[in-house]
Amino acid sequence: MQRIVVLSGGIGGARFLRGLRRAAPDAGITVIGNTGDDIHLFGLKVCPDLDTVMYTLGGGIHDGQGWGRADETFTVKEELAAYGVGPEWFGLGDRDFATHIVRTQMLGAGYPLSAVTEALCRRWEPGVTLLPMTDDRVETHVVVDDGEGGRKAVHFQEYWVRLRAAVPAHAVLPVGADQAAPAPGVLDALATADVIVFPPSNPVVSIGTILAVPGLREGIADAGVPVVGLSPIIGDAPVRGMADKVLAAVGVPSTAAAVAQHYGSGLLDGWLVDTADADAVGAVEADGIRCRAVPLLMTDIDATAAMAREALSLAEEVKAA
Ligand SMILES: O=c1nc2n(C[C@H](O)[C@H](O)[C@H](O)CO)c3cc(O)ccc3cc-2c(=O)[nH]1
Repeated sequence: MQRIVVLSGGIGGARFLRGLRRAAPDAGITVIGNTGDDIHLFGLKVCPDLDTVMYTLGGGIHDGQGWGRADETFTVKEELAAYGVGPEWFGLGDRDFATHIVRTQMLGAGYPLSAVTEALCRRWEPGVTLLPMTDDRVETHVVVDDGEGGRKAVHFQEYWVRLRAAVPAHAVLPVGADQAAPAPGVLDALATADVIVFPPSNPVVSIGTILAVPGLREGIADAGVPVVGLSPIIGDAPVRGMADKVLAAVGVPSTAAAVAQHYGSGLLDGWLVDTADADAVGAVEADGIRCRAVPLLMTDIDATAAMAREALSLAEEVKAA
């Protein structure tokens, strides 16, 4: 059985995984999920990226939105607002609340996040092994102007959802990452992988945060297997989301080639760019990363499965080289 490990953020990673599962139905897929977006609200622990993967692969996602539950209602949120209890800018629905209640209850009982995630996945049967990158608390903060001539750090969700990434991000800080340990199963999955895939997730706040957990980069390098990625940037703009805003914060231009160079040939063996960026292939290959231009728009599951097949065949090429 082919063992595929995918480092995933939320929407982009989850949608890619749906295609990968279709493209490689017999493979064992392990997902290392970003937990830097996690936030504590109303006494509950919310894990947006883990939940987005779980709901997307488990058939419970709000498809149009890409996050949260289908057929959602917002009674609890409205009741909280009636008490003047916020934040109102973060849309937690009633069905979604149940997930956070179960999670928080289990964490309170002493289970680590990895065990809680496994328990939640027993309901959703995502068809992959979903592991948080770490059981430790890591919280991505973004440094923005404070409006009084200074700067302040805000939680990633405040930057992303409340501020809509519309203000300049001066720095992105994965707070706590330097003290975090990989969750159980993460290093084993990397060590026994046949291929490691970076889906078109955010290179800074999703994959970058996962790579900030000590031991992860080494685990990937030591695996000695092809590491292939798919560009989240098409034609100099993010496919969706606001990846360009946080790329600017780390000084990386918003181009498919620059993202590959940001990961670097020490980490990445192969890179897929969209056909619109075919002229980037030469620059990426000049940096020692095998590169192909293929359609990268995840318009539907067939198109996404085709992308996943291209990634796996690029990995084969890397291995044969
Ligand atoms: O744009 C939004 N994204 C929301 N997201 C998505 C999330 O903010 C980000 O897209 C990810 O963290 C980035 O991967 C949610 C995800 C959840 O799992 C639960 C609740 C939310 C709520 C919002 C929201 O109100 N607005």
